[in-house]
Amino acid sequence: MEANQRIARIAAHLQLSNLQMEESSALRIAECRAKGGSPGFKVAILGAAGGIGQPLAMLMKMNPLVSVLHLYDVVNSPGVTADLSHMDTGAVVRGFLGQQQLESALTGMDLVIIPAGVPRKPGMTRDDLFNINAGIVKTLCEGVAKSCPNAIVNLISNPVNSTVPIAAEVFKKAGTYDPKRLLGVTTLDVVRANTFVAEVLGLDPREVIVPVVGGHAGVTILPLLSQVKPPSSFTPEETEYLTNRIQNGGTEVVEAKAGAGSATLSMAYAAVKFADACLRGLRGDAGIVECAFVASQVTELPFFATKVRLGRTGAEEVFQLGPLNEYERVGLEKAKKELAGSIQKESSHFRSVVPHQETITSENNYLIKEIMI
Ligand SMILES: NC(=O)c1ccc[n+]([C@@H]2O[C@H](COP(=O)([O-])OP(=O)(O)OC[C@H]3O[C@@H](n4cnc5c(N)ncnc54)[C@H](O)[C@@H]3O)[C@@H](O)[C@H]2O)c1
Ligand SMILES: O=C(O)C[C@H](O)C(=O)O
Repeated sequence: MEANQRIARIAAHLQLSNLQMEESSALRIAECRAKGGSPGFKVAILGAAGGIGQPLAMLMKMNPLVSVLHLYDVVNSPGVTADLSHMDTGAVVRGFLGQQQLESALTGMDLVIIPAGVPRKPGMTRDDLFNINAGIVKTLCEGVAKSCPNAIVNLISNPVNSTVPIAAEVFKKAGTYDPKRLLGVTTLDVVRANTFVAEVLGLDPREVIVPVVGGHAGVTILPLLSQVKPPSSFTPEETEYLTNRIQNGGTEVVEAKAGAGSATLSMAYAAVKFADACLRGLRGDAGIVECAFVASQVTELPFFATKVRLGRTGAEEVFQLGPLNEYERVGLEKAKKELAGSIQKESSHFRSVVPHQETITSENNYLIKEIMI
């Protein structure tokens, strides 16, 4: 093939304008990389032009485990793509705009990260985002089921406690559901917990690990301070302060941003930390353990966040809670009560938009559990 034809083909692939197509050595290099299949994983970000999406895309472009990075949004993804494509890192970046390009964005992906959806404003709960974000997540997951049914999905869009069950229902309806591959991202809770606990203990946050279990909203966020590493003890006042601050970390940022959205930069950092762990698991690294909101039998609820071991097929092992102290046992009961409501809410919504054949027989209101059986 003639050099100019090759360049035109690659430019079309990368969705560049005529101006950008001019005799560019970068394009030739991009072609070599794409052709040569540089080792690494193919990752798509859905909602890539947003407050989380942009810094997340930048950090994933810097991740050496990523060979191809697809950036999808309903606005501004060509601009973000052009910008990031100038970074001299290994991943080849391609942009996709609007629903007609969703299929191309997703085809062949190993990992799909979803931060698409509206964020909170002061005075709102995450549940207030449900009506808009449920529909967005449903559409995007239908795309995943169709175009990359074996991809690992990292779901960030709120309310995570409900969007993960929605995604599960979409995948079940499509016949592609594998609970190991659907992970609600709760890493920001762990990142905050590590930071706040390190402040109290006077340690470097990089030395501190705090398991955070339950879900991702208010009292469903349950830090297990009795299991902090390195082993540490806390006064009742410290426990109360830390638990409240970790549970309200999102609201702290929403209020500080005063109407301009919620956590984006710390979330992008947390999302990349989690995505990198998923990719290392996919690569076959041993002993990769992170907290995530997943299908679970740890409690009577069908979904719950705990430590999981990430491997070649996703969340290959879901760990038990471990020993809890009295304060944590009380917190767990509150978390479960609240979580059950979020899951039930999802179930009712899903039934209203996607008719199901199963009959609701639940006596205990955990409707989603019935659907999963
Ligand atoms: N899991 C967590 O810990 C966590 C942390 C922070 C924020 N969030 C949530 O992440 C979501 C995004 O937050 P943000 O600050 O980036 O919001 P944002 O408004 O800045 O960005 C959202 C992006 O999604 C895009 N989008 C909307 N509909 C879409 C669709 N159908 N397909 C593809 N893209 C679409 C928008 O165009 C926008 O670019 C919110 O729901 C927020 O609550 C979750
Ligand atoms: O608080 C929010 O609305 C965003 C996110 O869930 C967070 O924890 O920062």
